[in-house]
Amino acid sequence: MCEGPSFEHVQSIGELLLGKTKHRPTIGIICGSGLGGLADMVEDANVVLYSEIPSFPISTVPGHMGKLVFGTMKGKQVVLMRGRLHYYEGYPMWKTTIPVRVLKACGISTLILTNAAGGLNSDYSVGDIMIIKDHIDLPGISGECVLRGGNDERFGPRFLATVDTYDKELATLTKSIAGKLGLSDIMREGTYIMIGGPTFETVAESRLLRNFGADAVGMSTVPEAIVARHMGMKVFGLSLITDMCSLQYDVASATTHEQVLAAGRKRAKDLQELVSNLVQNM
Ligand SMILES: O=P(O)(O)O[C@H]1O[C@H](CO)[C@@H](O)[C@H]1O
Ligand SMILES: Nc1nc2[nH]cnc2c(=O)[nH]1
Repeated sequence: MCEGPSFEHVQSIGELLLGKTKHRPTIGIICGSGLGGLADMVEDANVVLYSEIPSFPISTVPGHMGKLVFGTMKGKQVVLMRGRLHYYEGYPMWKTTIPVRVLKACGISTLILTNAAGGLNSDYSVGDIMIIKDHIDLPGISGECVLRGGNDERFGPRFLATVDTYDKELATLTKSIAGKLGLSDIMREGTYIMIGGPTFETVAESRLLRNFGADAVGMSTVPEAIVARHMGMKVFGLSLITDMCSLQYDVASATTHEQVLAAGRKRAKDLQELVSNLVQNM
């Protein structure tokens, strides 16, 4: 009846992972495409490969290494997912979020999501960092919500309220940290829309997504945020704008994954400073 992993199975993977590290993190971080350098901020690291974890999906996308990194970041115990799973890789939606359920079983109470995204808001530029204020679950509202299928109440409720998905206090704290780091000029706050991918948008699709009210578009994050909230975790998200979606045919230029990764590398240091200072001050 239930499509997803059993509660007992998730708990057992959590216990297995805690047996592989001395750390007891309460903060989890998912690294977006090209943003794996966040893991370089981790000290005293214990690394577990996804391939060593029973029934863990494997990352297949360049820029996603497939490692869990336990350790400390500016004195706080953390675990990073250096490699996320995407629906377009062929996994059912629920399977892309097994790691989030496992992180909760490891004791994580706050999840920081990062991603690379295309800018839809014409006030944005490549290199901007957008605090995710809200999201549009395009697969979800058309029937592919990550919570579809049987629900085990030990994970969370059948019907989840999503008006308060993204934590406002962490957003305020991030803005103040960005100010101290001299990053205010590149900070934005907006709505992320998830598409299934792996195709980047046509011009007509970008116009549609912008008309829906989205400021940035990507192929991840939303299922993770929903599952984390389903289990009562605090959620905070940052999108790095790695390219601008074409809204006009005459200036249409094709986005490539290499361009996305390169934009991630360019902004890597700022993002690392921002996230690590946030973690320190949480
Ligand atoms: O969302 P993350 O994992 O950062 O990756 C983004 O970058 C990839 C496209 O270049 C897509 O997977 C998109 O979702
Ligand atoms: N859908 C989508 N995902 C992205 N990830 C990074 N850039 C983009 C983009 O332009 N579109």
